[in-house]
Amino acid sequence: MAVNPREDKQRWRSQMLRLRQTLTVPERQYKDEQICGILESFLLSRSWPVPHSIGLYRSMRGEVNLFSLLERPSLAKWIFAFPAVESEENRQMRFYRAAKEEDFQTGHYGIREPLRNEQNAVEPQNFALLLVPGLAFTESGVRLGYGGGYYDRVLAVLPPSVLKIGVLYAVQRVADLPAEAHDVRMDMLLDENGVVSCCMP
Ligand SMILES: Nc1nc2c(c(=O)[nH]1)N(C=O)[C@@H](CNc1ccc(C(=O)N[C@@H](CCC(=O)O)C(=O)O)cc1)CN2
Ligand SMILES: Nc1ncnc2c1ncn2[C@@H]1O[C@H](COP(=O)(O)OP(=O)(O)OP(=O)(O)O)[C@@H](O)[C@H]1O
Repeated sequence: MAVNPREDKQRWRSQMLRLRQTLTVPERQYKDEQICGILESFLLSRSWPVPHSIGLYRSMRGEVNLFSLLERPSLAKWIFAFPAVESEENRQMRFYRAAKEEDFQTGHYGIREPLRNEQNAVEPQNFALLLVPGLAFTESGVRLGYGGGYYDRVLAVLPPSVLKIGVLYAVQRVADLPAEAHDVRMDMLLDENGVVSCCMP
């Protein structure tokens, strides 16, 4: 019998949330440092379109924490932008530039969000790359989020020039996920073992 992808996604979400929580805090912190190091080397190994801006996120519910990237002197010329939920009703988020803890406040869903200052707004179309959190990813780049569709809406309007990188711990890699027509695939995946291109089957 065909399974409804929505219900199937709900089952996957609770399973993958539980699986991620099996990593202890020290295990996660260790992996976060590894992942930040891999990302730093990756950023330094390529030439990127100007401005050097990157869409990041503040981690929640045990997501990979990339915040220490902002302190790396080698990345001083990069602009870091973070999502803020603009409308829970329309599931819209916007990105704002932020550089230090004081540039954030606790916002929707208890997430640390950048202060909304119009001068600091960055359009995702201008990112060199967007780092996308998720609950699970497949090697072909299919992503499972929390079900809000916030990232899906941003991903839908990105030009191909913006590199989309799914960020995960290796335990979040799965062979298959239920996908819907609106799901946009990642170009690459980043975890504690490295950064790899997604194969397009
Ligand atoms: N770090 C981080 N920031 C992010 C996201 C993310 O995935 N990670 N988002 C990417 O989307 C947005 C927030 N998305 C969220 C979507 C749903 C829920 C949530 O708690 N959902 C409830 C169900 C509520 C409902 O259906 O209305 C739940 O899971 O219990 C939280 C955050 C913006 N910021
Ligand atoms: N580009 C889009 N435009 C309008 N609605 C969309 C778009 N993409 C997804 N949606 C809607 O958003 C809802 C949630 O989608 P989905 O279950 O794929 O979320 P998700 O990827 O897990 O969540 P998130 O992106 O917030 O992490 C669905 O009802 C879907 O129809």
